[in-house]
Amino acid sequence: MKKIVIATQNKGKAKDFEALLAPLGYKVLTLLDVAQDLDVEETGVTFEENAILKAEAVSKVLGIPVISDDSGLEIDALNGEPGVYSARYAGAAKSDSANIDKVLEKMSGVPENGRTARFRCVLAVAAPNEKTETFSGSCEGIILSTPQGNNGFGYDPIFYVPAQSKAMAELLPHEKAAISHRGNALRELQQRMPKWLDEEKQS
Ligand SMILES: O=P(O)(O)OP(=O)(O)OP(=O)(O)OC[C@H]1O[C@@H](n2cnc3c(O)ncnc32)[C@H](O)[C@@H]1O
Ligand SMILES: [Mg+2]
Repeated sequence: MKKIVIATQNKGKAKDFEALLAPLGYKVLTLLDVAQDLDVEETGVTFEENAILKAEAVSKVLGIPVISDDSGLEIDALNGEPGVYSARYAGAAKSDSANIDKVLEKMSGVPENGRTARFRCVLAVAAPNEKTETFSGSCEGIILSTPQGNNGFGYDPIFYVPAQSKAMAELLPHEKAAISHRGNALRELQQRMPKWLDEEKQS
């Protein structure tokens, strides 16, 4: 089976990538499998910058091609917050439930028609001696006022997807993969697969 390293420490993202890549014949490995202590500081102010930072740093250390994912939630009523700070919105501990509580508190009193939001994902693909490429995807939704569902991770329980009439956390992994920002970015990558990555999977 072909192996691909995703430069992430996030178990929720790892599950999303498994749902997306297992059907294509890839075994997904993450930093949790190959380099537990490799933590890249996210000093960028855009998803693109952070995705490139993570992919290039990890590819350099491991000496192999990797895909990184920088993603987050943009809420219109909060001027795009939490955005690139989504993971650490309620503090460095990166607690999903504390992040959700902070969003719900800031959104209290905002009527349904003002609760529009989107998830964004930028994937960066880096390899030794190759030009790094990025691919992006988004997914539109509405911020719920109470969490719903137990699947997924992060803000999934408060992100209602009108197209599915369900919260993201109520979707099965393959259902999320079909409509998510991460799925859309990966489909963009498949459309414009860098030649060197396509060749890599033969080995
Ligand atoms: O940097 P890595 O190690 O990949 O893991 P991370 O969790 O820090 O990842 P990011 O820096 O890209 O921050 C993304 C945050 O945005 C949120 N997020 C991204 N994709 C999501 C999804 O599919 N569902 C719910 N929340 C998501 C969630 O809070 C993530 O922690
Ligand atoms: Mg991060």
